Order: sequence, then C-alpha cells, then structure tokens
Amino acid sequence: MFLKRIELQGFKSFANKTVLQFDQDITGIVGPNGCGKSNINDAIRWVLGEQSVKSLRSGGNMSDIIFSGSEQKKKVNMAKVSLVFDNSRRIFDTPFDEVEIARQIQRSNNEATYTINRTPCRLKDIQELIMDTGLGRDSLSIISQGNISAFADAKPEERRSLFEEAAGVAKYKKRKQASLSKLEKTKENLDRLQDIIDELDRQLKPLEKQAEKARQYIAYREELSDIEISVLVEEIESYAQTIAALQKSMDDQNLNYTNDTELLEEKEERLNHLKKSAYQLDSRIQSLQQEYTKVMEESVDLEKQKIELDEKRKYTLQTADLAEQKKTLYTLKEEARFEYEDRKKRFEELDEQAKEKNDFFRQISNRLDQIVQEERQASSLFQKTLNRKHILRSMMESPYQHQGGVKVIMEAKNSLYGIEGTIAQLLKAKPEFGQAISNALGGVMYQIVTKDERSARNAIDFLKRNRSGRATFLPLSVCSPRYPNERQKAIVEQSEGVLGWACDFVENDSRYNSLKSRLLGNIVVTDTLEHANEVAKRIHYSLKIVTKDGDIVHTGGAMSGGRSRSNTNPITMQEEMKEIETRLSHQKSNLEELHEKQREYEQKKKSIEDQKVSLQIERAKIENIVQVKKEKYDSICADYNVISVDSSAESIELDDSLIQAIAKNHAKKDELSRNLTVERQNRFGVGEAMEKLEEEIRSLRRSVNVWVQTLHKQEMELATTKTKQSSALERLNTNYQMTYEFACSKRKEVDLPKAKELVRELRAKIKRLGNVNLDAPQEFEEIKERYTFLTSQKEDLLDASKQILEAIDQMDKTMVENFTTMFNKINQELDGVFKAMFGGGKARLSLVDPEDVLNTGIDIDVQPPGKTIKNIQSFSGGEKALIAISVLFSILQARLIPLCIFDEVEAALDQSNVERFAKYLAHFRNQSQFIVVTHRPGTMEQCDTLYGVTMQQDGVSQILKVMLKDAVQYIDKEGR
Ligand SMILES: Nc1ncnc2c1ncn2[C@@H]1O[C@H](COP(=O)(O)OP(=O)(O)OP(=O)(O)O)[C@@H](O)[C@H]1O
Repeated sequence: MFLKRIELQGFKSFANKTVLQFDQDITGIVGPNGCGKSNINDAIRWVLGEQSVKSLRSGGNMSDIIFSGSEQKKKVNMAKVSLVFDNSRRIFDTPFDEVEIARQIQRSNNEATYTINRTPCRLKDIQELIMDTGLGRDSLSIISQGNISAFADAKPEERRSLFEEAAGVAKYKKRKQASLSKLEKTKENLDRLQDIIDELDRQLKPLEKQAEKARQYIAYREELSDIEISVLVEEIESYAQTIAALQKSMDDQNLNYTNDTELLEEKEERLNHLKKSAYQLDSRIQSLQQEYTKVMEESVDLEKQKIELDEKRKYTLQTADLAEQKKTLYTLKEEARFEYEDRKKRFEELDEQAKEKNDFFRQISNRLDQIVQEERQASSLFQKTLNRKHILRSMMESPYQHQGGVKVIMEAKNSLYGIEGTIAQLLKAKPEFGQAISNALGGVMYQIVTKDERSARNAIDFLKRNRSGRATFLPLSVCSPRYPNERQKAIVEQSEGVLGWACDFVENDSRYNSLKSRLLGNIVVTDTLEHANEVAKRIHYSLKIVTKDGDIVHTGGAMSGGRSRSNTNPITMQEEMKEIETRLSHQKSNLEELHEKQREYEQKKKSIEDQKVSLQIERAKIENIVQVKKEKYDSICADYNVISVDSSAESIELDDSLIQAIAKNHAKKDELSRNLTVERQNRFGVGEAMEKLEEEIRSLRRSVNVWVQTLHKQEMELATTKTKQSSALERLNTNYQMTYEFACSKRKEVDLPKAKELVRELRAKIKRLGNVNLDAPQEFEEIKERYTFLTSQKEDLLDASKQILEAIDQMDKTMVENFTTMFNKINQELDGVFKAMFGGGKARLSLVDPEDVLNTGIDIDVQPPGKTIKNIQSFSGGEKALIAISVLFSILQARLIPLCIFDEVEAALDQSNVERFAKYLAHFRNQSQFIVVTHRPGTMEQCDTLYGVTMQQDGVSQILKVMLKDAVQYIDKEGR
C-alpha cells in the first residue's frame, strides 16, 4: 500500500491517539453523519500542506482544528497527524523506502511544524515532495462531494488545473514561475545596473581627463623634485661658499677697517700733535732767529769796534817805537791767547756735550728697542685673542655643529610645528653663572623644547625621514615644576656658602618658568666645593649641588669637577665672548700706549741724532777755529819775542772787555746757530712728517671709505645670500620635507643653468595645468574597475536572462508536450469511461484555445445516451457527479495516481449508478489505493476493508476496523 498508516491525535474530533492502518487497495470509511469520517480526509489534506482554514472546514484560525473539547472531554492543546507512505516504488523522489510526513500545531502559538521522516522541514519541502505525484492540491486524488459538483460547474479555465496536475506540469509551471520571477528580478537588477553603469560612464570621461592631468602633474612634480632637489643643493652649497667667502672677506675688511680707522685716528692725533710741535718749533725758531739777529747786530758792532781798534794798533805797530810796538804786540798776544783758550774751552765743552748726546742716544735707542719688543708681544697677544673671538663667533653662529639632530631641527625650525628652541637658548645664565648652569644642566642643554608631544613626534618623524641623526625633545605640555621640600629648603638656605638655587641664576621668558623649575628647581649653587660638600652632608645627599665654577656634588654624593681644555658650550659662549671683548679692549689700549711710546721715543731718538750731528758740525768748526787761534797766538808771540826792548809791557793793564764780548758774542752766535739748525731740522722733520702723515691720512681716509663701501656692499650681499640660502633650505623642508644633509644624498649631477631653466619650464607647465585633483587617478581606477566589473556583471545577467528565457522556452515546450499528451490520453480514455458510466453516449474534452495550450480552458462535450443537451450546466446533480467521476476515472486510466481519497463522491448517484461507480472503481484495484468515505452499500461492497467511525456522547471519534462480511452485518444492524 502506498499510504500505510494515518495517526491522528487531537485533530478535530479525534481527541485521542487514533491509528488507521491500510493493508488493502480499497478502504471504506463508514459511519453515521457527523462521526468524524471527513475529518480523516481533512487530516490527510492538512498534513499534505492545506493552508485554507475554510477548505478544512474549521473556524477562523488554524488552531481551531485542535480538538476543542466536549461536555465530557476537556479540550487538548496540540494536534498532530502523521502519514506513513511506502516509497519502495519511489513515488516520492527520495531514497527512503518509507516516508513519514507529519504536521503538528500548538494551540498556544497557532504555529504549525512539519517533519519528513521526523526531521523538521518547511512546508515548501512537503509541497515539493508531493508535487506531480498525483497527491497535489488540485488533483482529483483527494476529492469530496463538493469538488465533484464544482468540477462540472467550473469554468473551462478553472478545470485546467486538474489536467495540469494530471499531466505533471505543475513542477514545470512552478519552475517557470520561479524562472519568471528570477527573470523579473534579473531585469530589475539589469535596470539598476544599467543606471549605475550609465552614471559611472558619465563620471568616467571627466575623471579620465582629471586623472591624466593629475598623472601629468605628478610626472612634472617628480621630474621637478628630481632636478630641483639637486638645484637647491647646488644653490645652498654655492650660497654657503659665497657666505663663507663673504664672511671671511668681511672679517678681513672689518679688521682692515678697524685697523685703518684706528690708524687714522692715531695719525690724525699725531698730525695734531705734530702741528702743535711745528707751531712750537716755529715760535722757537722765530725767537731764536730774533735773538740771533740781535746777536749778529751786536757782533757787527763789536767787529766794527774791533776793526777800529785793530786799525789803531796796526798804525801804532807801523809808526810807534819798539817799546810802544811791544806793548801793542803784548796786548794783541794776550787777546790772541784769550781767544785761543776761549775757543779751546768751547771745543772741549762741545766734545763733552757730543759724548753726553751719544750716551743719551744709546739709552733712548735701547729703550726704543725694548718698547718695540713689548709692542710685538702685545700685538701677538691681541691677535691671538682676536682669533679666539672669531672662532667663538663662528661657534655662536652654529652652536649645534656636533649635535647633528639638534642642528637639523633648529635649521628646519620655521617649517616644523611647535619647536620652541633648545634649553640653552631658552634658559640664559646670568653673568658669571654660565659655568655653574651649563654644568648643572649637562647634556640636557641640547634638548629641544616643543609645544606638545605631537610636535615632538612630528620632529622625530622628520629626523627619521631624513635620516638626520637623533635629538631629545622635551614637550612643554609634560613639564611639571620641581621644588625642594620645606626641610631641604630650610637647611640649604641657612648653610654657609650657599649662593642660591640654580633657577635664581637664569633669565627666561615667563612661558618657560615651569621648564626652568623642572630642570633647575632643586639644584643648589654654592661658592666652593667645600661648602657644597658640607651642604650635601646636611641634606643627606638628597639634592644636586653645583659650585659657581661648575663642580658638582650629585645626589647620593658622587662628585664631578675639573676643567677641560675647551669647555665652550652654548650657555658659556656668551659669557666667554663678553670676557674676550673686555680682554681685547685692555689689550688694545695697552697696544696703543706702546705705539704712542714708540713714536715718542722714535722722535726723541731722531731729535737727539740731529742734535748730535749739529754738535759734531759745530765741534768740527770750532776745532778749526781753535787751530787758527793757536796759530795766530803763536805768530803774535813770535813777533812779540823778537822785540827785545824792555817796555814793561807785561805790567800793562789789559782791557779785554771787547775781546770777551766778542768771544761771548761768538759763543752765543754759535749756540744760537746750532740751536737754530737743530730746531730747523726738527721743524723740517716735523714738516716732512706732517706731509707724510697728511698723505697717509688722505690715503687712509680713502681706504676707510673703500672699506666702508665694500663692507656695506658685502653686508647687503651677505644678507641677500643668507635670505636666498634660507629660502632654498625652507623650500627643501617645505616642498620635499628634506634636510640639506639628506637632500645631499639624493643629489644628482646637474648642469646648473640648464637645470634652472628646466625647473622654470616645469613650474610653468605645472602652473598651466591649473587646479589638479590628485585623487583623480585613484578615483578613475576605482570607478573604471567598478565600471568593468558592473559591465561584466551586466553581461552575466544578460547571459543569465537568456538562459532563463531558454529554460522557460524549454519548459513551455515540455509543458505543452506533456499537457497535450496527457490531455489526448485522457480524452481517449474519457469516451470509454463515459460510456461505461452512463451506459452509452459519448463525451469529449476540447481545448478552448488550441493555439494557447499553456493557458487554454478545457471544455467537456458530453452526450449521455438518448440525450441531446450538451450544456453541462443543464445536467442533474447526479449526472454532473457522474461526468466528473468519468473524467476522474479517465485520468486514473491515463496515468498512475497512487492514492485517491473519495469523500462521498457518489452521494448524489442513484443505486444503479453507485454500483456502476463502485464496479468501475474496482477496476483500479492493484493499480491505485483508494480510501473511500461513503454511506453507500454499493460502494462498501467493493471495499476490501472498512473502517467504522463512531462518536459517543463524549464527542470523540473512534475507529472500528471491520472486514467486509462484518460490515454487511453492521449495515444490516443499522438497517441501511
Ligand atoms: N475541533 C473540533 N473539536 C471537536 N470536534 C470537532 C471539531 N471539528 C469538528 N468536530 C466534530 O466533527 C464532526 C464532524 O465530522 P465529520 O464532518 O467528519 O462527520 P461525517 O462523519 O463526515 O458526517 P457526514 O456523514 O454527515 O458527512 C462534528 O461532530 C464536529 O463537532
């Protein structure tokens, strides 16, 4: 048997678990009205998926099919029905030999659950399982009295489903439906896709242009950066060379300018001095000249007197007697002697003076040599200090030469965000505390203070990117101040030798107060290391102590100190520079003093030399005169001695006033003349010196002028070059995020003028490109990719819809074929069945629209024996039922239907027709299984087994299995 068993529990009137076993082909279900027979039919349909509450003859809800209770029996809350099929013939498309389909419903949630072979499943699974098996909703396999009459009364289109079910096209129809909705969806998808594709297509064209532009821009930029980096490096280098050369030249010029200016001042001073000397010399010469003129006048007068006297004596010698001659000669002799001795004495005096001058000259020369020596030493010391100043100045200009990272960050400061400066720049030591503060800070002075952590991160990134070394950053945002505790404070401030706290000796912007106090707030400054040790001991080595000299007693007691050869650092530089400036100023004034002395002694030396020469000349002159005077005296002595007369000449009272006056006059004249010569020589020397000086001053003024102009020009050039250099550096930083050092590693050999021209051209090209959307290439690629993807999707969808259409076409063909075949087959059978049922006549099925096999309605043309009416509506109820039964049997003939459930289908037939029906039904024994609900004995007769359904007072249906012979008795008992 196909349907082996039905189990009902809680379903409608079957409150208790009830099992109906089917062992025979035709099973009759009999019983009085209202006992629950049709409920079995309902139960089968319910399990097979019936959803219509109405067709199940129930209330408004599906849960109304659950046994609702009776006067004697309480309602139940669950209904369950299961059907057990024998599937050894594989009527269901499943590999199991037995298939149990069950449905269950709870009153509480009104929800049904399904199982196939006790595995939960969906309603759809059950529908698919029974599809085209002949058990479907629209088949005639489960048929009631109502269906039978409805078939005859139905419109041709409504009848069609029965034939479709018989032809097994339902699955194709369903598949077609699914395909059509799939096609619809595909079409919708296609439309949506097409809209998107159109939109993308609209975007693609302008985006492609933009992308091309962006690519061009990027290519230009890459080319530009390639060249410009090299150009910038070249330029920066050339600027650096120019700057170095300019600075060197300016240093030289400055030195020249300073030297020349100082020289000029000095020379001008000297010129003034010389002018004064010249004036004094002129006055002195004038007064000497006047005196000399006077002495000369006196000399003329005296000479005149002397000539007159000598004339007289000459006359006496010629005319007087010997005694008188002798007297005269005696007078002459004494005068000659006087003159001789007088000149001799003067000669000796001059000699003495010449010697003295020589000694003095030597002394002055020695002193001058000494001064020259001192000047040389002072000058070399000055030069050394000056050199140190230059070194220091270049160190100040580049204080982080040895801290690569710090140097790079400070150079790129302007193009980086939030760089405040180094600790050394922000915390300035007060005078004399540079050493203490710099040692207290140590390496920390090179840390770079940033606004916040983000700026520090940014700067570290910059160093990494450029591989430019390391640096330590101190974000201001994390700087909390540090203070000594009250106890430390009290002890420190009362200790001997304490100068204060390190932060007292620092000047800074108030913004950096917390920075200062964090780094120096609890460092003590003392005057000496001894005091530092004492304080450290008193505070139990809990604070760092630094001496003014920079020695340190660390927390814990470790000590460091000493002095390195050069302890120049950014903090002490300033102080050292000041100290050097002071030293330079002292050394300079010392040098000037020495120069002054040197000049003074040179002048002295020259003057003494002149005097010496003059003395020598005079000495030589006098030496001759002494000789002449001696000869004259000797000659007069000889003349005197020749005269032998005694004239008592020796007793003559000599009047030598004239001769003395003449001698004095001579001496005076000589002295004046000598002095005049010396002074004139001096004056000449001064004049010469003045002229030379004036010439030198003029030339110096010209040089100073040239230095000033050159310096000015060079200053301008330096400023311009520096600006150009920093703008090139800034361009490197801003445009390429590169430091100069990093850029050097990227540099290529370029021909600078050509490269510059190329840079200009590329810039112009970039400018001509106008606004550029740099995201365009990526956007274009993305959209293009999407466009291609969607286009291929569209192709796929088109293919898919083509395939669906083909499948539908194929399904249509199959359906037409199957339907036509089945229709023809049923039609063929119908006439025979009809004849058998009606005992003659004829019947034929026809398609309303044979052209549209898939949708056409179906007409039945019947002509019972002896009747002429053809309109089916005009037949009686029994006839209509018989027609419907004929069609049903025709279908059963045409195809296998494994199970048919007839619920009082023959109710409207008369006895003879019931018998005919029942006999005909018996034909299908061994072919199909029948479950027949009936009240008609004729039908019952043909049943192999009968189930009697009874309902007692409690409103619960019960089953009683009876064999046919018992049934006959049963019928007899009932009297029907
Ligand atoms: N939910 C339900 N709970 C309890 N009883 C129910 C329920 N639904 C229907 N019934 C009962 O089932 C009976 C109707 O059964 P059914 O229609 O199968 O009778 P029948 O034997 O086919 O009658 P007839 O021979 O007149 O066609 C009624 O007595 C009805 O009260």
